[in-house]
Amino acid sequence: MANQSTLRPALSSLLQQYLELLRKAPKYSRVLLAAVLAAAAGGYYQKRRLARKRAEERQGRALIRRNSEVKLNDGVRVIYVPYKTKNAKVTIRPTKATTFDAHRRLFLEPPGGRDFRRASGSGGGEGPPINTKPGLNLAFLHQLLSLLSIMIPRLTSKESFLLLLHTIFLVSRTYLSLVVARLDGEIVRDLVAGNGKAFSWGIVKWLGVGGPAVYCNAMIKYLQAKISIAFRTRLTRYIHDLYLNDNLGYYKVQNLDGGLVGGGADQFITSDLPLFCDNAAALYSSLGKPFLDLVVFNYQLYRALGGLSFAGIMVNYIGSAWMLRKLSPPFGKLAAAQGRREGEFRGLHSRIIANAEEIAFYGGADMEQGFLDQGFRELKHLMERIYGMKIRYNMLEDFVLKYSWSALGYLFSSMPVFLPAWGGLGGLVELGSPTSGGKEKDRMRAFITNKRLMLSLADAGGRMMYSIKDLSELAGYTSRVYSLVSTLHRVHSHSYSSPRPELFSLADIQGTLHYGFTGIRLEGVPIVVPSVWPHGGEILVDDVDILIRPGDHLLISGPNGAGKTSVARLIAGLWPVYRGLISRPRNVSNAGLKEDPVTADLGGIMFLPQKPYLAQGTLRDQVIYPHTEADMRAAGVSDWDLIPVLKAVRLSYLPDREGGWDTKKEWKDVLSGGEKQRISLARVIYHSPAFAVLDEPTSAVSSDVEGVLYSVCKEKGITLVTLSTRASLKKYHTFQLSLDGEGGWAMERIGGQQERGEVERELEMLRERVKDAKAMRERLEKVKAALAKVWVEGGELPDEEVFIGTESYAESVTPDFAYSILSEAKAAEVREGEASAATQHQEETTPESVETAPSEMSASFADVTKSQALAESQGDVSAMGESYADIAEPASPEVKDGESYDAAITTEKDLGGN
Ligand SMILES: Nc1ncnc2c1ncn2[C@@H]1O[C@H](COP(=O)(O)OP(=O)(O)OP(=O)(O)O)[C@@H](O)[C@H]1O
Repeated sequence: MANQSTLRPALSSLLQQYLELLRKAPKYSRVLLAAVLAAAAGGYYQKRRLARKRAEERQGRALIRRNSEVKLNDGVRVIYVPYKTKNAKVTIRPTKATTFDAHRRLFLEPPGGRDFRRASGSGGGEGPPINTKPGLNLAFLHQLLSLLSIMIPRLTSKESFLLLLHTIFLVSRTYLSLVVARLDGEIVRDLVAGNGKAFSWGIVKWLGVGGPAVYCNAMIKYLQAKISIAFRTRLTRYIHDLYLNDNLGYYKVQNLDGGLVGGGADQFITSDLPLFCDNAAALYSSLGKPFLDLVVFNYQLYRALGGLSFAGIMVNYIGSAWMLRKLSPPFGKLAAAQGRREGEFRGLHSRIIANAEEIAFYGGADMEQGFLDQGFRELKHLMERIYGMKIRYNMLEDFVLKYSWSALGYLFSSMPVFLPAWGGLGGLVELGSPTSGGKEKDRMRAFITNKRLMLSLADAGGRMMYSIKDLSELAGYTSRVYSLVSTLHRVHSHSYSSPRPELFSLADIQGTLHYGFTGIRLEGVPIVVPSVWPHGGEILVDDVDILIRPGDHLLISGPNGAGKTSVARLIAGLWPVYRGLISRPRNVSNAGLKEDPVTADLGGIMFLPQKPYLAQGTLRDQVIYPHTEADMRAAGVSDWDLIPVLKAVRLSYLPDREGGWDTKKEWKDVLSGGEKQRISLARVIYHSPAFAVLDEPTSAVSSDVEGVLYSVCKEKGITLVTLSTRASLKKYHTFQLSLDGEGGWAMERIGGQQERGEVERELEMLRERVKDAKAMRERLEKVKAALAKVWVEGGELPDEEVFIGTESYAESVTPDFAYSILSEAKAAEVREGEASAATQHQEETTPESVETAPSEMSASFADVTKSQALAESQGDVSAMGESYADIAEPASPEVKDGESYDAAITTEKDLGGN
């Protein structure tokens, strides 16, 4: 402290002396000093650079991390990006939950929103933002300020610094414009006066001003672009944090909220957002600079031309602004409408890209082209309308701003000459000039200076007027971006309220999704297909009760559209739980990986959607999705460990075929349907979650691989929930939830009391039906013999006794009757064979065997249905999906006895011929 107190006065007196010296020093020596200092700083920097380069050459270039990412506990990501000879460290901080909370009010409670909701009957509290027409109004101001609070979060943020720098350059340019205007006047005066020396010095000064002016202009443009990028970065990160988080905003915004009109979120984020940022950044310079110019130049003109001219200029300004504002088309509304149409047109193209193969198979190019043409036609009409309106407006604007303003400018500049008493400083000069020659020179100088000021003023005023249009367009983009952010906020905070909500609407959610259960449980949960807010959803299945404990493998079956996937959507939290209770585990990861943050995040449940999804990235990324390579390494897994995973799904050839784990391709086009499905299953094996919900996981996989996959998953300790229409998958599960497609459901243990009872009932029925099989077989023999005689030309008539029971002998000997007898006899024979097989199976199937080896038990169940087994071997999915009732149906004669069936067909044909 003592040192400081003695040092401080000494230092400050030294500084004082130095500044005094500097003040006294002539101008040129100050410039020289500045140049010397700049040269010294430059030289030092250059020396350091060369030294570093030489050291690098000596030691060899240091190892550079090409692309690495570190995830910190609080969600902060640190990325090292190679930059020149170093690694630049980029830190990306997620938006804090408290920031979202603080902003929610701005985006969900706009001014007037409460009144609007009251009027529309949607109640108070938080709700959807009002649908204000985009334009220059209070709502625009609120929207812009709300977005600015995201774009410039603090006074000390980088964006504030950029804006400050930008302001300094804008002020410098205005100052330089003033200098240029004066210099212009002086040069012309010296030229008219024939003063060569002063004229030459004027030219030198002119060139001297040119350097800084050029630098200023370039910096203004550069900083404007930097500000736009900085705004975009802030907004994009903020939106991404709201869009892609555990609340599943990306799913709900499209499927439940429906608040984004005109294009999906992609259009808003990739197209409207940059336009908004560009316009917002440009607005600062297009409004700020002319405003500053107006103030400074007006003051100068007021001094030079007097109060009358100044008043005239003001009236001119206000009048022009009023007229242009009145006659200006609604550019804001038009910009928003154009953004919407662009979004819809882009959406049509995205659909074609996403479904190119399917469209190609159907040859649907014409149909798609029709949609595209219509989409483009609508966009074109709107653009033509906008440009049509712009032509008229531009003509008016040009005439007012260029011609009428310059005419008035001449008038005002002439004031000191014709009305010197009203002409300000110029008038005084006019009145005081002694000689007529001097008077003309001064007039010339003053006129040139004033003209330049007027031109600059007109330019500034023009830019202000043009910025009315820019401002209107900005209002359009602002409303689009604001509606995106407010929709995301609404989804994020689930802000749906209404005094009289529709049944099963988003404001009528009374169920609970509970985390922290050792299993999956649904209690009294109706399966409701939600509608987009504010409409109510439709009930699909009545209150369902399910309990899945670890190790209880569940098959959810039912016809298409019965609601199988909907059950998964409810468990995954994609759809709201309108009533009842859903419990699921929290952070349960399986023994497969030491630490798996992904399955832990998912609450220990991994969902495999029906349509395999292949991510962008390397082959490795496909297997470990949604892990990144860094996650995989952090979990202690190497590429070698992935080989057994691929082997389990019979894809071990892939790394060699595709050129290694790091190969990047458009995998959705490269892999076959079955390969895609097996990659999905590889993900389950890799992550080994405690529970896996698989939606039609093996529909494109051969049945041998299917069995292996299920046993590998079970070995890994994964409890499986399969959603499928295929009854053949029953053998891998312990429970079955059957949805009947009409709102009903039944839960049963596979091989349990109920199912055994059903099989016994069916066997009894079969026994009844095959009782008379022996008699029928004898009758068949007789009929065969009798018919053999009939078909021989000139042969005997069959014995009458063969056709006992028919109305008349003659009538009975018809092809139809003969064939029916034949078929019935064959069917009886078939049924007899089936009944004996079923009996044999029932003897094998005991409750113990079911409990100890469910898969074997179910396999033998599958044998019961011989027709079913045959259908399976032929890949007949629909036959496989049939229920046990099928075993009561007679198998096709072709199956049981191909020869006799052929014979029967031949007979029928022949009889028909006769
Ligand atoms: N987002 C949605 N909006 C409206 N209806 C939907 C939505 N998603 C599903 N549905 C409807 O809900 C019903 C059940 O769909 P779900 O996908 O659960 O059927 P599924 O039993 O899995 O059928 P599949 O066997 O064909 O896969 C279907 O009628 C479907 O049209």
